[in-house]
Amino acid sequence: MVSALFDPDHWEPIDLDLDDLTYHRGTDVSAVRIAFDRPDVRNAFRPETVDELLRALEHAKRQSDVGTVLLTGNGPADDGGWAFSAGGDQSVRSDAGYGYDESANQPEQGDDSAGESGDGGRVHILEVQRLIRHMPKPVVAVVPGWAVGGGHSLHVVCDLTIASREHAKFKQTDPDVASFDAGFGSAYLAKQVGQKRAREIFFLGKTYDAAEAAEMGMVNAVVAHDDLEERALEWAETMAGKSPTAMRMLKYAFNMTDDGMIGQQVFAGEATRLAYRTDEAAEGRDAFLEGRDPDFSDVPWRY
Ligand SMILES: CC(C)(COP(=O)(O)OP(=O)(O)OC[C@H]1O[C@@H](n2cnc3c(N)ncnc32)[C@H](O)[C@@H]1OP(=O)(O)O)[C@@H](O)C(=O)NCCC(=O)NCCSC(=O)c1cc(O)c2ccccc2c1O
Repeated sequence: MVSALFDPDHWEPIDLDLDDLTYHRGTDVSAVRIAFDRPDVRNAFRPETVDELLRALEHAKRQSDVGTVLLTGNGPADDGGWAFSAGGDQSVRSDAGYGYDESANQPEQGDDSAGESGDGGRVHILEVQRLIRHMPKPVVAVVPGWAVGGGHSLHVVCDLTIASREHAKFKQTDPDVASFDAGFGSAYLAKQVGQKRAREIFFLGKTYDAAEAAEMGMVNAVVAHDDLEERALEWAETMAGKSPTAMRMLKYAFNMTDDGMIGQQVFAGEATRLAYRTDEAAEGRDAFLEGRDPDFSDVPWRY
């Protein structure tokens, strides 16, 4: 069984040789489902998990017929507990970051698909955050249980969050374990819930249920646990029916005001792609290839 909430009728597996995640593609909806699969440690992520997440997200990004990414956590654990993710696996944390299992095969240097050893410690969950942020399609955090520490930050960086009424719990333990996501996990959180609330979440480390998280503005919908994935799939279907170009431009437009020059660059790249579709762009390219001056005389100066 993949997860108690997983409906095999809606999904087929994608084989990326994953151990810490499961990865599926919708059979009737143009979505993928990426799920943490370490329920017995509340879906905490180790470097191998993060490498796999980077591979799965990059794969999802490149599927031009996939409109939505659902990110979730499989469960329940043997003790009945549910989790989206409890963040970085503290059992492999060293003074250099999070370490690979040295008894297992190490990824080879320069092997982008597998990651790099990072000299004994990595914090590359931040690369996952950036990939989600720049993913040219919506990413939905589907939260069936704990979203804690770096797991909390992941839900913050997703475009939408849908949460289990009964089991979702949100908590920031970073300062308890002497860690700090001083990037997206705190800054975007403050944009979502306001400065006072964001400081409360980090400084007091309280636990919030799904209804409280929704009231604060960091959760979009609270759903009965058993209906969680079905509702997430409905959202994916709704979004799949919309214009891919409009959705991509809107996501990057929402990002842009907070993302500085990088936000401008990402948005501008998509504007360039749109401009490449015009006769004007074709004339510029063709004139160069034919060794002549371009003739833009027919192109109107639009207003
Ligand atoms: C998540 C909990 C609140 C759940 O509590 P609960 O009582 O339901 O369950 P248990 O505590 O009994 O846990 C069951 C089982 O799971 C193990 N486990 C849970 N979380 C982790 C974890 N993060 N790492 C390793 N193992 C974990 C736990 O030990 C139990 O195992 P047993 O063998 O004893 O059965 C509660 O578990 C909890 O508070 N967990 C810790 C949450 C936490 O502090 N996470 C790390 C925050 S820091 C972080 O995530 C982080 C990562 C990065 O890579 C960063 C990079 C750059 C900047 C910042 C980063 C960052 O902050």
